[in-house]
This record gives sequence, structure tokens and C-alpha cells, in this order.
Amino acid sequence: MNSNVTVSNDYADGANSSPNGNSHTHGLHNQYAHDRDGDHQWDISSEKDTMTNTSTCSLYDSRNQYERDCGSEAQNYHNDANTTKTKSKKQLNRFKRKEAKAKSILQKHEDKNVKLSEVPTNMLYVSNAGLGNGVSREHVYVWLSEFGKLQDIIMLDRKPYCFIVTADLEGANRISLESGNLIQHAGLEHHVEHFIFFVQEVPEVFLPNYNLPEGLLLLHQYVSEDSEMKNRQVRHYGYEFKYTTNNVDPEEPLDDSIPELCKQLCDRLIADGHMIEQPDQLTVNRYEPGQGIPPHVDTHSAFTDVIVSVSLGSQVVMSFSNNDDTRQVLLPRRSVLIMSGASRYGWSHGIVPRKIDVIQDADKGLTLSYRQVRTSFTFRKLRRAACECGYPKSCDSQNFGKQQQCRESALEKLTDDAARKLESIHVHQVYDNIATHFSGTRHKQWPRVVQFLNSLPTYSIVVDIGCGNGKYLTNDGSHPLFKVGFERSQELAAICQSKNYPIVQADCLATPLRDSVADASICIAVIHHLATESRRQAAIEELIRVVRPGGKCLIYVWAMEQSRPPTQHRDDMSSQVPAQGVASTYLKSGASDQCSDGKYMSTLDGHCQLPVHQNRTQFASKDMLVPWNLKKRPPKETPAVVGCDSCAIANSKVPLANNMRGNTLLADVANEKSDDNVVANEKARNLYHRYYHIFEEGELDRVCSRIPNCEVTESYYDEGNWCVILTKLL
Ligand SMILES: O=C(O)CCC(=O)C(=O)O
Ligand SMILES: [Fe+2]
Repeated sequence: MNSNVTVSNDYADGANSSPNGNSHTHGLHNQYAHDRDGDHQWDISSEKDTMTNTSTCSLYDSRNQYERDCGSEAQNYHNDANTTKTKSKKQLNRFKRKEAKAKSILQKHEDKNVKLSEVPTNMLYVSNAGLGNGVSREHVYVWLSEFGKLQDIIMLDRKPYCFIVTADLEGANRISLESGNLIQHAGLEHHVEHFIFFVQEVPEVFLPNYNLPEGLLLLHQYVSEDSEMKNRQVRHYGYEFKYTTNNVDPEEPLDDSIPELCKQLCDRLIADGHMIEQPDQLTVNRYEPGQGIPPHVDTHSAFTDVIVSVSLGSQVVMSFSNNDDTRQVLLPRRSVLIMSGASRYGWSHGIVPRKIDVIQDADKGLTLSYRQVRTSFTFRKLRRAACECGYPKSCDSQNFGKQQQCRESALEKLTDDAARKLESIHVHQVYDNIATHFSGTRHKQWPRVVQFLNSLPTYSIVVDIGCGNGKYLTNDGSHPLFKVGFERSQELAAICQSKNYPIVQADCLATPLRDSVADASICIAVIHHLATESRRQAAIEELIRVVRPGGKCLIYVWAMEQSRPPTQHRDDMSSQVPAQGVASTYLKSGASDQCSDGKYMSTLDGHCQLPVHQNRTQFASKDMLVPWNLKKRPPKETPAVVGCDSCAIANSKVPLANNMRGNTLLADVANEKSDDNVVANEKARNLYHRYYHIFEEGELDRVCSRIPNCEVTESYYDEGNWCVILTKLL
């Protein structure tokens, strides 16, 4: 097998551009057959090595297939006297489950348009081998072309599978029976099994809309190769563009103005009619593979119309979004991007933090682009008067400062009222609506939380703030503790009540507890639902307030870092010994570089656009809406006592904290019409969006370090969460 083959096919011929900007290719015309005929290096070797331990299967007889495919495992089933039948049956069942899953993924994604075929055809569905899980066309070609003449490899945008068209039935048969799962690809970190089935037809390829947003101009190879600079540090010239406020201070010019070399480039851009005048502000960003910039609109009041970004080093995909649409724009190396008009004012732009982009290649159709270091030079001109653009909805000048953008800094500027409103719509109301379903998926206690509880002296008083369905309020008698739960959601509180747990309905920012009343407090997966840092800090202060001096407090929040092993993090802040944090299994296999790209939801009456997270992919931003689908994710377990519906609270006896009664400070504030619509819409679709602030490494410790009467005694990473144990000072 030659792994250096360059796959070439003629997609350009087959590609059509339709008037709506979507283009599609009609599968079969390409040059695989031609190239392979003409070039010996692609000939099929007729002596096929004996394959063992393969995991492909055909449709007919999965048991026989299993024996063929799982080689040694299947042989054990019959031959090895020491292997118990039950174990092998388990393996067979596991295999069948995976096989069924591979089929159901096809049905789910292709909406039953692509049907499996009972009889052999020259078209195959290959599971777990698509752009969506980091497998490229080349990987598939190198893997499968030796078994049969390939006529086409159909890769679909973000799908975790592909389709193969072979020149003849024999090739398809050999691929189905012999190819195994020995695919070699750099993108996958985990072992993935592939299942291959015959299909009746292959789907059409719909390409994403690559048309540029109005007002956007991309000049290719504008910078010569010679003048390309490498590995510059992130720096500002002229004025600092403060990412914390997303703004500049015109009263504070920097000592360094824009370098001469850059001015020469801008002179050229002016002479070519792309810029009106020399800019006075420059930001240089250097991106390592995997790094990005959250979606944002460069603040209208800070800069004039034309914003220019020069790309050096690696090419990258930039996502542009407005309320209705998302466009992926490939920024090649040495290109210049000119954002003006709608693209500058009405669309947000950002770079998803991932290592691999899916791009459209003129020759190969959709393919993968592995990022390398990229340095961008963003030139802007400070605006000295209010912005009067034609995009008032996204204009901070015309919105009297109410405009909120998606990046964290912008959320940090939320007033307390706006933050409470966001939490009311996207936390409290969501949990009330999904309580039963959510509770059905929340039974397993996390071992390190249990370890913390077991480390407390028996009969300690423990308060669980934001206790959800009360999964830590159990007392099996092995390590007795006095536990009381506090929960903001009345429906979740009702579930706790139905299980006879001691429960009070209360908000984590204002529990009805006296100072220093408990020996310990725990707050698991709660603080990330608060929308500003000051509110997150206030919640931690509350956890400290209620424990006695010397008492302890355990906090878990969702971590931005979901893919890397957390070995750098230290358990004990003063020690040099790396902690053995438990790695996260949150990302779906092979998705370490995948993240949601470019879906947004408008909330707070249109003043705040938040990116929508795609479950089990990398987080694209620090502040996100995470979907909860009542239809798609049935509870894994049914709670022992289900007594929760919308009137549950009325019938239950959940004590209510005083400050939760009536229309008080903490009552929901979502009473404006358009936000009511958000909630009604979510209800109608059974699809809810929970707000999350995703914590970066060190962020939780930083917030805790600002609280005077406590110290961080332990800080660790546990299955996708950043965690601290605080001790209240004596
Ligand atoms: O890296 C880029 O090309 C864009 C950077 C950017 O959008 C910014 O700094 O505001
Ligand atoms: Fe920008």
C-alpha cells in the first residue's frame, strides 16, 4: 500500500453552483478509475494479506460476519475451552449493538433517503469514517483502494461517515468483507471501529454556502511570500484593543505606532482603493493550531467602517454569522480580508478553536485542512464620533450601550438585572421545564465528590447548594452526615421532596441559612450557570459564609478543557507534584478538534447573541447556550419516584426561602414579550437552551483567591470539570 498517493478526482467538472449559493456535486464523475488504470502505483494487489481482527460486516448474517470479522474473538467463542460462553456472548452482543448503532446513525443523518441494500451493490456506507470525525478523503482512499477500484468517495460536511462507489461489484464485496478497520489517520485519537454496508444509492453532496457576505472582499496572495513574517507575538500598535472591554481608549495611545512595513502595505491597499486612509490601530494575533477567537463584531463606536485583516502563515476558516445565516470563509495564507458594510457591522466574525477545518477543495470536494501557526494583522481606524451605520440592532452607538456581543467580556458588562434575566430564561425556566427528564439522567454520584463527603467527620452538617435532583443527599448509613439540599428550580426541589430528602427551595446567591451554620458546603455544577464573574464570586462567598471557620467547601464547574489530559494541573497548590485528574470522556470519539461552528441564538430581546454549543464537541466560546432536547435524550434511568409535573410544587411541601416568595428581588424577571417568546418557542420544540459560563484552567482559583476569608486547599481537574476545595479561615 502506498500511503503517499495523491488522490485526484475531477470535482470541478461535477460541481454546480445553484442560485441560492449552495452547490452540489453529482457523485460519479471523477478520475479514480482513469488514474488507477494509467498509474501502476494504484493497482490492486491481487495477493491480499490475511486480515485478522477486522470489524466490518455485511447485512446478511451478522453472526457469520462477526466470526469472520472479529477473527480471534469469534474463534474463542467456539474453540477456546477456557473462554466462558457468557463472555463471548457479551462480545457478540456488544458487536451487534455497535452494528445497530452504525445503521441508526445513517438513518438519523440521511433521513431515510439512503437505504441499506439487502443485495450487494457497488455503493457502500462506511461508518465512523467522515469529515465529522476527522477522517479525510485521502485516509479513506489509502485504506480502501487496495481492495477494489474506487470510483468515488463521497464525503459530507461534518458527517461521521462516508460513501464509497466502486467500479464493480467484486470491489465492493471485497471492501465489505476484507477491508478491516485498519484505517490510518492522524485526526483520530481513539480506536474507532468501522462498519461497512451496501446501500441502494448514495446521497447528493450539498456544499455549505461559500458565498461571501455582502461587503466582504478577500484578496488572494496580496502579500508576497518574501515579506511574510512568522511567529509574531500578539501585540497592539497605536492603541490597545482591549479584549476585556472589546474597546479602545482614545486617551491612551501606545508608545509603539504602526510599523513602517505595515504602513507600506496599507499605502498599497489605499492606492488599490481598498482602504480610505491610513489606520491608526493594529492588533497582531498569533494563533497556534487549536486556538481561535470567539465570534464578535468589532465594536461600532470604537472603529470606522473598513477593517482589514492580513493572514500570514496557516490558512484558517473564519465563520461569519448574522441572525439568519452562517458562512464559512477560508482565509488563505497571504490573503487580505476587507470587512466593510454588512460584513463589518451586521455580521459577527470568529475563528472556531479547533485543529482541523473542513474546506472545499476545487479538485477534491470537501476535505480537511490541518491548521498550523497563523498570524493575523488587523488594521483599524479609531472612530471619533458616534457610529451611524445602517445596522442599529448591532450598533452600540445607536443602542445606547445596550448592545451585547458574544464574547465573554461583553457578557461581563451585563448589568445585574440583565444577568438575572438571562439566568431566569436560560437556567431557571429551563430546569423547571426539563426537570423530570434531566433527573432521569442524573443518578451516578461522582467518585471524588463522594470522597470529599466521606472525608468529613461523621454527623457533620453538609449543605448542598444547587442540589438538583438530590443525588448527593442520600444517606446509606455507611458514613452518616446531616445533609440539607437547596435548589432554585421548584420542579427539581419537588423531586427531592418526593424522595424525602431535606430540601429548601432557595437561590444559591441568597440561601436562608445563618452564617457559619454548616461544617461543609458543596456546590456541584451550579456556578457555571451564573452570567457574570461578580455573580459567580458572590455565589462562592455565599458558600463560604454558611460554613463555620475551618469548614470546607467543594465546588465543581464545567471546564473549557475537555480533550487534553489534565496532567499539568496541580492538586496541592504548593506542591510540584502533578495531580492525576480524571480525564474527561465528554467529547465524542474523534471529536477533539470539532466544535459547534457558528450557530447563534438571540436572547435578552435581541441584545445578546450567544453561540449554541453542539453537544459532545469542543466549546467554541466561554459563554454558550447548551441544548437540552427533551425528545432526543430519553432518561437512561427512571427516577425511583417520579412525582414532578408543573403542579408538583403546589402539592408538595418544599419549604421556600423567604426571599423566594412573591415578586421579590429574586423572582423571575423574564416578563417582557419577546423573551416570553423565547421560552414559548423552546417549549413548543421541546428543545431548551441552558446558559453556561465555561471555566478556563486557573479561572476558578483566580475567582476564589479574591475572597478574603478562605483559602484554596485543593484544586484539581475531574472528568471535564475544574474543582476546588476551599477552607474558611479561622
Ligand atoms: O485573526 C483575524 O483575522 C481576526 C482578528 C479579529 O477579528 C480581531 O482581533 O478582532
Ligand atoms: Fe474582529
